[in-house]
Amino acid sequence: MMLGCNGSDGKESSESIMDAAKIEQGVRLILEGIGEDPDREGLQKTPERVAKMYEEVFAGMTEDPSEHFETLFDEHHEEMVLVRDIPFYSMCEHHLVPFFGLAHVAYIPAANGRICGLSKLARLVDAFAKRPQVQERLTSQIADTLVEELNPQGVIVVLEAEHMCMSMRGVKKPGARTTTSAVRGVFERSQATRNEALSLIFAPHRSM
Ligand SMILES: Nc1nc2c(ncn2[C@@H]2O[C@H](COP(=O)(O)OP(=O)(O)OP(=O)(O)O)[C@@H](O)[C@H]2O)c(=O)[nH]1
Ligand SMILES: [Zn+2]
Repeated sequence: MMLGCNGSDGKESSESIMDAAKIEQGVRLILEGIGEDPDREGLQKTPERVAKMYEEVFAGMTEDPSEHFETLFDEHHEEMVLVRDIPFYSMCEHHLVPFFGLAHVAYIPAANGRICGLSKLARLVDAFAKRPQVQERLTSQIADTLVEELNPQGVIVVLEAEHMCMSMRGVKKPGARTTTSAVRGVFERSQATRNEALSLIFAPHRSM
């Protein structure tokens, strides 16, 4: 059975390439591989549950991120727009365990350009996060898509994340955080503009 692909808000999106039967077979094999009995009562539905979970956590596999930029607004605002502290969950492509944290996305619209809905910046983060990923690629993909879709004067994306593959296994360093950034356009050329964005991104959190 091919899984339908729902966005996180339940909206139907493009046709899925996911094959639930394959995922279920794989999970059954893993359970057998670790010495479990996949037919014992508690595990009988586990392959099916995991297939459904993958449909959700890998929903970005079937999502075209550009679809979030179909509606743009003619607002001549040539100053920085920043949405910070966007929570995200992704999956490390090396170990298939989560990495998660906060994304901060800022851009300066083009002169006489257009702006996007603020929620679309968070939807863009999710579209790329919900795939097997490395944090560096996730960061660049968000920045490059904004450049393509808005042709802005500049984009800066900063991601801070904890990787479960570094926390619960392997080197076992819970709490270690990885910060990645991608800067494009004026944020790359102008240290002052970049510093302005970074000071807003890393300003101490306060209630509004
Ligand atoms: N650059 C980068 N590395 C990542 C990311 N997520 C996980 N890794 C790393 O991927 C590497 C995989 O290294 P390998 O030596 O092939 O695998 P491993 O033996 O499981 O490595 P350890 O995690 O050190 O036990 C590890 O160093 C992980 O920390 C990521 O988003 N970006
Ligand atoms: Zn990993």
